[in-house]
Order: sequence, then C-alpha cells, then structure tokens
Amino acid sequence: MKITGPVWALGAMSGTSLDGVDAALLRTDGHTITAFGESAYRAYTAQERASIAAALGQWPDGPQVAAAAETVETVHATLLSRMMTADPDQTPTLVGFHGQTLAHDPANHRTHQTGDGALLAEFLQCPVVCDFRSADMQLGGQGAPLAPFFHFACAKYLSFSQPVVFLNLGGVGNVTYVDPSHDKPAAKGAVLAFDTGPANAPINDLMQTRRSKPYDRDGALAAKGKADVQIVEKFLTQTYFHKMPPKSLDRDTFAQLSDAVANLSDADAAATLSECCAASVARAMEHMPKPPARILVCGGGRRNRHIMARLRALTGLEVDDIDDHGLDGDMLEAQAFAYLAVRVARGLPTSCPGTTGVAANVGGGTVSHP
Ligand SMILES: Nc1ncnc2c1ncn2[C@@H]1O[C@H](COP(=O)(O)OP(=O)(O)OP(=O)(O)O)[C@@H](O)[C@H]1O
Ligand SMILES: CC(=O)N[C@H]1[C@@H]2OC[C@@H](O2)[C@@H](O)[C@@H]1O[C@H](C)C(=O)O
Repeated sequence: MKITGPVWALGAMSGTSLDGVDAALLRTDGHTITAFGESAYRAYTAQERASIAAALGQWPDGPQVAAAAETVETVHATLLSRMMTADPDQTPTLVGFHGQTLAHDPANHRTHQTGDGALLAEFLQCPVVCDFRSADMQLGGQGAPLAPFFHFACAKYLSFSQPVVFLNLGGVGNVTYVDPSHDKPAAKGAVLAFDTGPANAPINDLMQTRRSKPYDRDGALAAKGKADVQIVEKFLTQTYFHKMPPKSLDRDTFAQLSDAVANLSDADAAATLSECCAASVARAMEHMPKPPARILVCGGGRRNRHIMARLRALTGLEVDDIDDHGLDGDMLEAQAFAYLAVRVARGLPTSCPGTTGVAANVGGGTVSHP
C-alpha cells in the first residue's frame, strides 16, 4: 500500500472503561489533519461487557480470552462495515484497529490487545493496521500512551502557538503536553506524555457494585459527597506519582483504591475516587516542562462536572472541554488510531522517547491485507 498524500482512514478504539467501541473517519497524510469525518459509537451490551471483563488481566493463552476476542471482533466488524460505506466521499483506504487491552505490564515488556486484525481485514476487504503497542515495548517503551502524536497534530490543527495539555479521562487518565512551536512530534521537547492515574474505571466499578449504574452521571453523586482527605493523601504517596514520566498504567493498577473506600457512604466514596482522579492530574502538572496555557479535556470523563470543577480548583489552570474548541472529545482516541494507521503505512514513527520512554523513535503496528 503506497500512500503519498492525504487519504481517509477509519480508526476504532475499545477503551479501558469497557463502555463500547468508538469509530471515526479522518483525512490525513500522517502529518497534517486535513478533515474530520463521520463517526459512530456502539455500546457493549451487559453480556458483551461481562465477557470482556471476565478476561481482564489475562494473556493470550488465558481461559476467557477466546470469548472476549470473539465479542470484540464481532462488535467491531458490525460497526466498521457500516462505517466503510457511511459516506461515499469518505471511503477509507485503511483501518486502524486498536482492539481491546486485556492486560498491560510495561515492567515486563508485555501488553495484550485482543482482536484479530487479519480476520477484520478479510471481513472488511480493506487493509487493517493493528498491534500498535508491541514494537514500542520491544524497544523498552511503555507501549502507551500512543495518542500523543495525534494530539500534536490536533494542536497544529487548532493553530495553538503556546504549550497546551490534552487530558484524556477514560478508564485511566492520560496527559499529553504539546509544544506547538516544533515542526514534528518526534522533535525533542515537542511532546511529553504519560498516564496520570485512575480516572473513570474505579468510579464505574463503584457505581456498578453499589447502585447498579454504569457510571456517576455528570458527577452528581460525587458532588453530594465529601472526599476523605486521608484516603486521598495516602493514595498520592504511592511511588507511581513520584516516578518521572514517561510511565503507563494498567486499568486495574490501583484496584486497592476500591477497597480503601469500602466503608464510606456511596456519595463519599464517589467523591473520594473523583478527588483521587483530579488530584493525580494536578500532580501530573508538576512534570510539565513549561506551564501550559490550558488543559483540553477529552474522553467521557469531561462530562463529569464534579471532576471538571475539582480539576480547575486543584490545578488553577483553564480547564476546557475540547468540544468547545470544535473537536469531538468522544472520538479523539478513534481518530488517533486512524491517524497512527496512516503513519504506520507510511513508515513514520508513532512514538518517541517523550511519549513512551522508548529508546528511539519507533513505528509500531502490523498491517494485514485482505
Ligand atoms: N455524563 C457523564 N458523566 C460522568 N461520566 C461520564 C459521562 N459520560 C461518560 N462518562 C464516563 O466516561 C466513560 C467513557 O469514557 P471513554 O469512552 O473516554 O473511555 P475509554 O475510551 O473506554 O477509556 P480509555 O481512554 O481509558 O481507553 C464512561 O465509562 C463514564 O465513566
Ligand atoms: C495499554 C492501554 O490500552 N492503555 C490505554 C488506556 O486508556 C487510556 C490510557 O490507558 C492510555 O495509556 C491508553 O490508551 C490511549 C488511547 C493511548 O494509547 O493514548
């Protein structure tokens, strides 16, 4: 596949919060964003979510992995085949398929995204790029986060001239500092990225267990509670927060946080978990090379008004919903994998020492042809 100029690419992401699959079309040459296209979302049913959740933490030979893979592949196949023909003017040249992370262990250089790219390429009759994280890990990188190169392109698209921070609040939180005065994301000092700490995952788990709800809508429950300062302070003493970036997390790295709030009321527990999310982002700001002009929040957590308010209070920075700048905060990760797929197809790097701690700029990803 020879790509020499802008093409439409279709990206898909099934995130750590296990809510569903995002898919989005993007026109790019792998450097510049030319246009944002159609997008779609397909929520997992409770049964599908349970089949994936049962395999969390497992490696490819795990007992529940085959069933989880089938769920991930089937849901992607349905959603993506619809997107292939969503708009005849946006027919994709290739697909970027992240799959579903089931386990992530950077210390031991292994990460597991389930979902078979070759199977999907055959089904869609279109080249599919997958396995974006392994090559980075083999060169000593964290394998995550990978959206930063796309965030750099977004900062250029939005014509920022001062450093900005992109904050993704998914199951886990991650930040990308972008200095748009550089020409390329892999240039020294252009980007610095890392996972901040837990975001929605522990709040969702709490809501599911205590209220049979998938999440704390708008942060309404947390807003009624009071954060337990001792729990938050103890949480912040953990070594992860003192480690220099780059660094990345597994969805359940902070699983013990759920135990710590077990004796609190529902509202206080939600407030405490939300405070841990906001406080870990505030800690992350201490690692920024220069003070950013603003924080642009994407991911589902930007709808959590309580967390947004706590972020403003704890960082003292302007904290914007990225939608207010004309982007779609729900689709950035799917768009990122469309963008990265084009970079892989063109042999361009997808991560660098500033994003994953990898030894040198590296292009990950495996291309499967139909
Ligand atoms: N109105 C809302 N109020 C509060 N939280 C919300 C709202 N809408 C979505 N969320 C939260 O956002 C989550 C989904 O976010 P998102 O889709 O960005 O996560 P993800 O892509 O699965 O995760 P990750 O980025 O870690 O891979 C939901 O599970 C929920 O916790
Ligand atoms: C291993 C893995 O799947 N990590 C995810 C997760 O979800 C958010 C955060 O943790 C980030 O590190 C990453 O996803 C985004 C898309 C990334 O790679 O940039």
